[in-house]
Amino acid sequence: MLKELRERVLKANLELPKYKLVTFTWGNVSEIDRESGLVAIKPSGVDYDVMTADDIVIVDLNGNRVWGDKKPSSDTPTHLELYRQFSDIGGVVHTHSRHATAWAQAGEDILALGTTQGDYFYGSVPCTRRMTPDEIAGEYELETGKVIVETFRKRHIEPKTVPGVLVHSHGPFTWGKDAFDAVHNSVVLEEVAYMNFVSHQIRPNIGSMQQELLDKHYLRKHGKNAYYGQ
Ligand SMILES: O=C(CO)[C@@H](O)[C@H](O)COP(=O)(O)O
Repeated sequence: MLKELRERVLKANLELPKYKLVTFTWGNVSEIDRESGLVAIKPSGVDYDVMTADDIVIVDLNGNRVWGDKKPSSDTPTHLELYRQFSDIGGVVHTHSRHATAWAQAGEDILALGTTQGDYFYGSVPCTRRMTPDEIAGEYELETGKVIVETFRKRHIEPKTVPGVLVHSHGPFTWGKDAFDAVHNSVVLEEVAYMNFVSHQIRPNIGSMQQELLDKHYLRKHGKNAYYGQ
């Protein structure tokens, strides 16, 4: 079932270790087939170097496994909540990339300090609030998805113009028009997380970049209504 989608999602997952965004079996990539509402996602706990397209699991938007014999990623409920609430996205990635995870652990947004970030994120990459004890004790991964959506809605941030988030005390999630676009955004997020860290060492009270420059770079690449660099 959905063999081509499983092969794409396998290839996208293998880019996580390739770009050093994960260690061991950390992280996960998924992509949705909007026509069928089915999602192909990385299997839980499987080494990337032995993973095959037949290991990729197909689930529906309620989390029911409809194809595959492996357990879907433990972060599946987070991916599915994002697909349910952000109807334009086609792919989701979660990593533990070093510097983005450090910002998530610190509970700080990654401010837009320069054009590298401005080309991909139309402003700061937000960090969610801490989860409540009840949320942690409940279905943590589903609650994680809900807190991400809450963060974007409360702060009036458009998911299509800021395709990523830092989950407090956990790590980054990114998304895009498909799995590969979402991986691309994860690579950029890790790069700008590192650049931001160094910029703050050079100048601790550094402020965000000029709005005019952010507008110039983001809108030049994406346009006012463009979507993921069309
Ligand atoms: O967020 C985490 C762990 O904190 C995940 O990234 C796991 O490290 C990967 O889990 P599976 O996808 O293998 O279930």
